[in-house]
Amino acid sequence: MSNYKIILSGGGTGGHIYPAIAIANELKSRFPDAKFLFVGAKDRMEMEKVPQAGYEIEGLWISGIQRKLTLKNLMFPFKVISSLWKARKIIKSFKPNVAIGTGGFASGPLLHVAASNKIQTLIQEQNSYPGITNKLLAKKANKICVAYDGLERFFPKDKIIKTGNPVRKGLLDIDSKTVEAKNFFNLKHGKYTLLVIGGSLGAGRINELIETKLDFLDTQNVQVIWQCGKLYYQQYKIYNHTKNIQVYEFLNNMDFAYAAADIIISRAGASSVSELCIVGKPVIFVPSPNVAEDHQTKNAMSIVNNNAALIINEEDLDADFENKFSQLVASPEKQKELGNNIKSLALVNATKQIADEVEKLLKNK
Ligand SMILES: CC(=O)N[C@H]1[C@@H](OP(=O)(O)OP(=O)(O)OC[C@H]2O[C@@H](n3ccc(=O)[nH]c3=O)[C@H](O)[C@@H]2O)O[C@H](CO)[C@@H](O)[C@@H]1O
Repeated sequence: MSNYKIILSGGGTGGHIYPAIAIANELKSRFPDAKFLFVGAKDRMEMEKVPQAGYEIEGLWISGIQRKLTLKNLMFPFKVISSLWKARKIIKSFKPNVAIGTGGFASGPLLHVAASNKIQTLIQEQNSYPGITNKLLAKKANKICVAYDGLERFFPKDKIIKTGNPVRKGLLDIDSKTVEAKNFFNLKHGKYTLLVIGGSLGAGRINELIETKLDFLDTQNVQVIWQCGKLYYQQYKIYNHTKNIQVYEFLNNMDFAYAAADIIISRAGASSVSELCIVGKPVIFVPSPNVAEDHQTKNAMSIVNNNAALIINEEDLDADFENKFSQLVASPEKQKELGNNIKSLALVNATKQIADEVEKLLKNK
């Protein structure tokens, strides 16, 4: 039998959505007759990105809980009840053989209901410090695929499999795409290209930095692809096409963006870090300090400690950025060293290994 029904849930940010899409794509290539359904949170970016990737999605009325007393928080119990009810309805009518959760609020009710109905479940945790949803789901899940060591502190040890983070297929062979990518972005061949990415939502502090360093970057003779995020686009689009700068709210072709780049400045979300290892180019990480347990700094340090990338913390940007950046641009040797070292840390088979584990669950092994 290969006409399996597979349900996937993960979202809120790209960091939970793209792993789910990568897993679905791999399973689709193995089981072309399988049926797929995604479940996300209404109004979040998965409702747009998942259909763009060619899959159906249903939305639950759910969001996270905040630390302060707000109207949104008071609604939280009602949202949980509503989303559990809808998740039950979806599971009953779709009748999946397996449920896969990649973190984010919607995967909580969906995977909880699936496990309660004795459906095999697999969760995938991208970070070295797990999100609350996966922590809650771990007890009932059949398998937990992780990307870092030490997660037995949070999850049952016998369920953990270290696979790395799933990465979309198109990002695996960017070396062959450089010329096509530079043409795609209308970039000058032979001129240095800086790619700035602020994670799937954009990063306010990185945007401020780039805005104040536009003249400096001009003196460095670089052309810039700057992904500022949907929230910030109205503020920064005035710089589009000034001083060799291109401003984007979101890059839909990350393979071309990575392929065109010579140097990359990035947040250190888990999927970004996994992708940057595969890409193998010199990176300056600016981790977000606003995430649980400062996990982006931990993600970045796992690379920096291997002499495989540079890091500048937000509070040091004003003092250190110009020096570190100009030294890196001036040293092809350093760029090569960082590029080679980061590439050696890549876990390129993650998606395949996770799909192998899903296959075992489907065949009930
Ligand atoms: C602020 C915040 O809460 N960040 C978290 C969020 O980050 P975030 O959602 O930014 O996630 P990641 O950095 O892990 O992944 C971003 C994904 O979006 C893609 N992308 C990004 C920009 C763009 O223009 N186009 C595009 O396609 C990247 O290629 C990548 O696949 O989830 C991660 C994974 O759980 C966490 O590690 C991060 O700490």
